[in-house]
Amino acid sequence: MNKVILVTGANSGIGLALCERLLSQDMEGLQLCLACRNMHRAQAARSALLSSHPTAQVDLLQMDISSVSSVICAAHQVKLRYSRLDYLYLNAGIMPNPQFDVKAFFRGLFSSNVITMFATAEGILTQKDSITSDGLQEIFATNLFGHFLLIRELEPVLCHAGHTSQLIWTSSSNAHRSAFNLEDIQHRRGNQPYSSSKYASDLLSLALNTHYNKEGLYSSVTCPGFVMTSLTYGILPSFPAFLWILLMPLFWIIRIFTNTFTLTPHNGAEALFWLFKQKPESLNPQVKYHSLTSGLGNNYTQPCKMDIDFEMSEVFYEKLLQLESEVRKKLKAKQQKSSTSFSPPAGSS
Ligand SMILES: NC(=O)C1=CN([C@@H]2O[C@H](COP(=O)(O)OP(=O)(O)OC[C@H]3O[C@@H](n4cnc5c(N)ncnc54)[C@H](OP(=O)(O)O)[C@@H]3O)[C@@H](O)[C@H]2O)C=CC1
Ligand SMILES: CC(C)=CCC[C@@H](C)[C@H]1CC[C@H]2C3=C(CC[C@]12C)[C@@]1(C)CCC(=O)[C@@H](C)[C@@H]1CC3
Repeated sequence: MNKVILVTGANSGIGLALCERLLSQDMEGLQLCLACRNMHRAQAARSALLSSHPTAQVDLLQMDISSVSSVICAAHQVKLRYSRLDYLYLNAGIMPNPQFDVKAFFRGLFSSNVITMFATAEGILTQKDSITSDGLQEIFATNLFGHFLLIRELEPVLCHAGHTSQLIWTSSSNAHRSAFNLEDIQHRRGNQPYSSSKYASDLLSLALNTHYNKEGLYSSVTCPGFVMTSLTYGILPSFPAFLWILLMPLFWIIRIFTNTFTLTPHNGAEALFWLFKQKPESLNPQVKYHSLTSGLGNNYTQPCKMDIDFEMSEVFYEKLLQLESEVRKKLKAKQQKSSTSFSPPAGSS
């Protein structure tokens, strides 16, 4: 039987590099499904994968993970196409309107915290969030809630008796407990919505293990390290991509001191790829799997205990279920309203 793997945000960066790595190791037995919001970019990614693996099975799925209706529609497609999903990579993510605190960065450079700053960007990055058409905070909707809804919708193909499936999140070492508030799970009020959304994914992964392991579904979180992708290029908007490339020698030097500077999407995908090869029952639900690259350029995966607890993950899970039922009700009302406004007036033939 082919292994069916769905990857969100598969048309670029870490998601695309992961697909490339998966196909390089086992092209025959895999059926890849690239879930992307932009079909032109998705086609380009598919062509790139097929040019190096001409006989690979690569399907495309249109899905905007930040939109409730798009996720439900895409999940419906998945259930029609596949009887089972073996791996679901929850990788799509955004960090829009980042504000880089240059002063804090230079202060950090000359402090004892410099390595932590390079590994987690703690204290030097904030973001400005916006609201989606569903009325959700965009970063929360994209990085977390859309994926939660997708998992809920795909339950029938993820939970099969006598069979295991894996959920693998692309979280971040920028996930800080201090940025997350159970009373404001969407982070409407703070200025670190990215960090909050990633901490939320760590909590959710733990709760999913609590609720779904008995049904054969396992969840793990990864951190790809600092990778040069369009997400990171956006951090210094006045800094064109080629200048980042010119900084590479400096980054290689920094890597000698912090192996979190994985830098390339291929290296960043290390832990995501490593998890693909593990038995899910052997994984620890309370650790994050970090992609690391040594000063000599060797990749490896290291588990690191997360700053999370069961109680908090359960409260968060309940809040997500509540939000889910609210957005479903809203969507139903919207659909009913649009169907009545399009129905022909009574008496017309
Ligand atoms: N780069 C880094 O240093 C780190 C990245 N990460 C995480 O890795 C993940 C991948 O990011 P990375 O590869 O770096 O960045 P990229 O910007 O290259 O990739 C992000 C992917 O997510 C997709 N995406 C964004 N919004 C949506 C949406 N609404 N619906 C569907 N797809 C969407 C993008 O599609 P499109 O092309 O259409 O925008 C793109 O394919 C993210 O979750 C990020 O938070 C974590 C730690 C470090
Ligand atoms: C210009 C020079 C000399 C250095 C670059 C400094 C920062 C731009 C860079 C240092 C640590 C980086 C980092 C991230 C973004 C870019 C940095 C702040 C992330 C926040 C990217 C997204 C993530 O999820 C984190 C894991 C990264 C942590 C490190």
